[in-house]
Amino acid sequence: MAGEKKDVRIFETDDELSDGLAKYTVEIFRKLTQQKSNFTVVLSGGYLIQKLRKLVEPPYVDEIDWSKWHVFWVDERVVMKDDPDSNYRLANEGFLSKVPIPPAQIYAINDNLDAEGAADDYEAKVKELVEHGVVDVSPHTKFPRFDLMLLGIGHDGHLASLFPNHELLQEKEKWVTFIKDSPKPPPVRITFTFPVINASAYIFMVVAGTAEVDAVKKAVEVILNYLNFINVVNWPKERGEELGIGDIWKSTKRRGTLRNVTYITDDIRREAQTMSLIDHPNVVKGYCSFVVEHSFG
Ligand SMILES: O=C1O[C@H](COP(=O)(O)O)[C@@H](O)[C@H](O)[C@H]1O
Repeated sequence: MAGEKKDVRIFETDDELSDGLAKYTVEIFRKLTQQKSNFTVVLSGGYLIQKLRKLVEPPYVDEIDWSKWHVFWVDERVVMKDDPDSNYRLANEGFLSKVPIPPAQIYAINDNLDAEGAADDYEAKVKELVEHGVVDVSPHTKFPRFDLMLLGIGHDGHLASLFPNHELLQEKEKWVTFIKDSPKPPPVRITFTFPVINASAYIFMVVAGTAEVDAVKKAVEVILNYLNFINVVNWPKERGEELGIGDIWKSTKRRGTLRNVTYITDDIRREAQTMSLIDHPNVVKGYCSFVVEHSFG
């Protein structure tokens, strides 16, 4: 799938974003389960879960065979599963409890372990699932290749629990690691590493919310590195200008391609440090970004 088109989809409203996310999830599910019986999905925490609300409603909920889903977390806070900070709890309340995924196919972290133990335990669990053929492996990198990652992004541009300038960004060997000094509370977490994220078959990066303006800029920088084509739906020029990407609007309107466009400012480029680590030969085979237009203000 390397070299496939990377898309940006921009939605005017939160409902349209949620609808689009549901639609594309169904599309990827259908496509991948034509050849295999398992569908491995990785969730982030945060606002992403709320954006999945349309997927658990008709018509989308009935278009998926949920018995094929195997669910993982891209990162988790080292807290008990019923803690308000738990990403498992968030996903369970907002998404998983509403669909018939077999409980044995929902892989939460072991909340009886400390950070290092929980990271090792989660990596061992994924390795076991690779051995049993539940999770695929990237033939190029030998890292696990999950079918679909559904990810949000933090205000500072962090993905999973991989924070800008943190040493964990350099991790090249481990599948799962831990952090005890997360700049965003709670401080103790486990997280998939970038090589694992990059090995995924598809990643939907959902970007939404007023406080995510900086993160949107960072995402745009990455998208510009990868996109062959940008699909702009009713993108108001003023909003592009607010974000400092007005020329993208003009150029995409005019030519429908980013190939010859020069627009991005150096400061946005510098801000993109975390996201640009996705720049890797094995990267992100499918890339969608969803932006709620009215939230930019
Ligand atoms: O701490 C986390 O933050 C990011 C972004 O979430 P949000 O709270 O800013 O909406 C999330 O993707 C990650 O899974 C989570 O642990």
